[in-house]
Amino acid sequence: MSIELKNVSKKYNDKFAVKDLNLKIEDGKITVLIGLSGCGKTTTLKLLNRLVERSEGEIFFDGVSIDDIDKIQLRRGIGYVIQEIGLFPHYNVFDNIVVVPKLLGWNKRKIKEKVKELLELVNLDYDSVVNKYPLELSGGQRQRVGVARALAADPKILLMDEPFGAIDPINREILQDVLLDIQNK
Ligand SMILES: Nc1ncnc2c1ncn2[C@@H]1O[C@H](COP(=O)(O)OP(=O)(O)OP(=O)(O)O)[C@@H](O)[C@H]1O
Repeated sequence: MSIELKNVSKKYNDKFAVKDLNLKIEDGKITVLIGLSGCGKTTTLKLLNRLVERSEGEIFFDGVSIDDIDKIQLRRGIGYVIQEIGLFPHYNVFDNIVVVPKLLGWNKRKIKEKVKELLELVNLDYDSVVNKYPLELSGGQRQRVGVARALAADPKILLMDEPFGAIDPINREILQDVLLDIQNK
């Protein structure tokens, strides 16, 4: 799915967090936003899943204006992975991953197959982790579960906000390779 931002701005209390951003992201591409702390990277991602509403400009998904897409449908079609937080602490791994598929009314067999497929994709052993709670996992394992959850409903778009920032360099590199693998698949 392609994404286009045209002259997009976001102001908080009259101060620009994002100013006049023009960006075209083609279908199937990995695009990376790089910039100094506070330059508006997180805000830009949140503008795309409408956790934040823009002040000016236009955003299109496959040429369709974001205003013409139902907010809930939009969010369900976009995976979102953030640093550290994000998993529900009182849900085990299985229940964390299946939140959206359950909302979408998938049947139990399809859901279980999906969880198996996703955990395999992020190199986690189903039987060892599926009943564990986030606190019982290592940081790297938690981030993998976060990626698996973001991919659970087969989203066309995956937004990642420094998802591996808090992970040691060795695991970070492994996870980056996992992601490229996922992208290829
Ligand atoms: N909810 C908010 N209310 C007011 N100002 C905000 C809010 N969220 C972000 N800002 C401001 O908007 C600007 C951009 O913030 P943003 O989080 O998008 O930056 P970033 O590039 O992701 O930074 P970092 O790399 O440090 O995560 C900053 O000046 C920040 O203080």
